[in-house]
Amino acid sequence: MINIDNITKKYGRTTILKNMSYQFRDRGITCILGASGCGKTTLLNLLAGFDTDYNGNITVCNENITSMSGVDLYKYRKNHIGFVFQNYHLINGYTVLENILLAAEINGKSQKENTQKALELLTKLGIESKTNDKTENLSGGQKQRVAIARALINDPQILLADEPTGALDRGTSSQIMDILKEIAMDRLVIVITHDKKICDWADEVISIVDGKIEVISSKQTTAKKQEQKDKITNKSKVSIWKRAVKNFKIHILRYIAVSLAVAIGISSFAVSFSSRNMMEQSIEDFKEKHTAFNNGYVKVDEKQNPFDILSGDERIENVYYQYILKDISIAFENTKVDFIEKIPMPKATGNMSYGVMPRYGQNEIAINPSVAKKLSNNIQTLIGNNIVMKYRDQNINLTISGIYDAGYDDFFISSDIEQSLYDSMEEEPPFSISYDVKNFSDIVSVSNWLKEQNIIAKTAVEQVAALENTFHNLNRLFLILSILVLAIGLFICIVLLTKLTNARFREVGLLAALGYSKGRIREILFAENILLSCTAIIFSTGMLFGINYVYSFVLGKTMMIKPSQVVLTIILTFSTVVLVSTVASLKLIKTEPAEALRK
Ligand SMILES: Nc1ncnc2c1ncn2[C@@H]1O[C@H](COP(=O)(O)OP(=O)(O)OP(=O)(O)O)[C@@H](O)[C@H]1O
Repeated sequence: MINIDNITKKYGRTTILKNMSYQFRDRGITCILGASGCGKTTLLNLLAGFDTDYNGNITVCNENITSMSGVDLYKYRKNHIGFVFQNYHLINGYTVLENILLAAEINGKSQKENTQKALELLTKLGIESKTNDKTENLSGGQKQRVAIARALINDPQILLADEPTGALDRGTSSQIMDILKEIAMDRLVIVITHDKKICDWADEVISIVDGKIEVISSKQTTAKKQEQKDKITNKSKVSIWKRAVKNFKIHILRYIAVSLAVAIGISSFAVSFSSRNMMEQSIEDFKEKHTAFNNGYVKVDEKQNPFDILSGDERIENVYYQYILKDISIAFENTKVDFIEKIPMPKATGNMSYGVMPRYGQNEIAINPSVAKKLSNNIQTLIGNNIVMKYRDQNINLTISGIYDAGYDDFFISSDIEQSLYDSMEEEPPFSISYDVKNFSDIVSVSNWLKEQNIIAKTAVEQVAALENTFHNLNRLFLILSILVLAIGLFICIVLLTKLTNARFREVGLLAALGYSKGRIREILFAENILLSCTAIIFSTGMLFGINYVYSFVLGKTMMIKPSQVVLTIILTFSTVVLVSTVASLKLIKTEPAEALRK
C-alpha cells in the first residue's frame, strides 16, 4: 500500500532520513521504534503529505504523492489519511462531536450521515456520554479517543498515529491499543512509540537507525480482507461562515481586545475631525458676528494713497475711495437725526453692542447708542426696523442691523449703498479708502504685506490672527495626538493579531492536515477577519457615542462630525482591520501543516 523509495530528508544541513526505502504492509499495525530525534515523526509527516520538501518517491495506493500538486495533496489527505497526534490537536471551545465533524465537513456527505457515523464511533470507543462536552474538559485517554474518532470519521485506508499512548497510563494505553488493533483489521495503522510494550499489539515492528529502516519483527497477518470504501466526493459541505462564527466565538476575548485597540485609535481620529469642525464652526460664528471682519480702512493723505496698490492685488476686492458726507440725516418714524458732517471711519474695529455691522447688498445701517437713543427709548427694539436716510436729493430705505460702540453720533451703511452716495464726488479730495479681503485665510497675510509697504490700515487682523493661531495650534495638537493614539492603537492591534495568529498556527495546520484546501482555509480566515472588522466598527461607533456623551456632559455641545467623515471613519476601521488581519493570516496559510503543527 505504501512504498517509499530512496527517501532523503534534510533540515538545513542535517540529514534525518538517508536514502530510505521500504514497502509497508496493506493492513495491520506497524510500530516504528527508534531513538529520540531519529526521524520517526519526520517520516510520518512525509507519508501524510504534511511535508513535501524531500528527495525520493513515495507511492500510496499506486499514486505517487511526491509529484502531487498542493490541491491533489489535500485530496490525498482527505481520501486516504487519518492522523492521530501525540498531543491530540483538538480544538478547545469545540465539543467532542464538533471536533469530529470538523474532519467530516469536507467529505461531501450530509450532516445527518456524518453525525450518525460520529456517534457510532464514539460508542465504539466508549465515550458516547461525552458527545457534547467541550474537549478541554476531557482526560488524556478520552481526548485520544476523540482524536482517533476524528481520524476515522472519513474511513481512511491508512491511520498514522504519532505516539498515541505517549501521554497515557498503562491501562489507558492498553485500551487505546486494543481499539487500534481492531481498526487495523481492515487498514494499515502505523504507530510511533517509545514503549516496547506497545509493540505487543504490532504485526510488524520497525526502527529508524542512521536514517534508514530496520525491520525488528514481522508477523503474518490474519486480518480481514479490506473492503472497497466509498471514495470521498470532492463536494465539500463546509459552511465558511458557520466555522468563522464558531472560531470567532472561541477567540472572542482576543478579538474584543483587538477591536478595542482599533476603536481607541479610530475614535481619536474622529475626535480630531470633530475638533477641526468645531474650530471651523467658531470661525463661521466669528464671521457671522463680525460681519466687517474682512474690511480694511486706510486714511488718505500726502504720505499715503495706496489705492492702485490695493486695487492691483488679487486677494483684495471692493476697493473704493471714501469721502466726507455733508448734511446727511436719518429718520425713524417721526424722529430725525441730522449730521452736519459724516466722516468715514474704520468698520472692522467697531465693537457691536447689539446685532451686526451692515452687510454688502443688504441695505443696512448700524448706528451708535447716542443716535439710537435719539430715535427710541428702547434702543434694542430698533434692530430690524426701517429708517430713511436723506442725502442731497436721495431718500434711501435702510434696515437697522446693529448698534455699535462709539462715543459720538455716527453710523455705518452697507458698502454698496455707501459707494452710491459717493457717485458724484470724484472731483473732491478722498478722505480714506475702504477695501475687503476676499478670503478669511488671507486677512493676516494682506495686513503683513501692507505693513511691509508702510501702509497703515485699520483692520480686525489682531482678532483674526488670534483666532487663526488658536485654530492652527489646536488643530496641530489634535492631529499629533490622534496620530499618536492611532499609532499606539494600531501597534497594540498588530501585537494582539500577531499573538492570535501564532496561537492559530496549530488550528490552521490541523485543518490542512485534515484535508482542508488552502483556498478553503483562506476563506474561513477571511470570513473571521470580516467578523473582526465588523466588531471593530461596532466598538468604534460605540466609543464615539460614549465620547459624544462625555462631550455634551462636559462641554454642553455634541461632537461635530460630518456624514462624510463618519463614512471615512468606518471605511478606515474596516480596511485597517481587514488589511492588518489579512497580512497576519498570510503567513498562516503559507505554512506547511508539519511546520504549523510544531508551533
Ligand atoms: N522543522 C524542523 N526544522 C529543523 N529541524 C527539525 C524540524 N523538525 C524536526 N527537526 C529535527 O529533526 C530531527 C528528527 O525529528 P523528529 O521529530 O522526526 O524525531 P523523532 O524521532 O520523532 O523524535 P521523538 O521521538 O523525540 O519525537 C530532530 O533532531 C528534530 O529536532
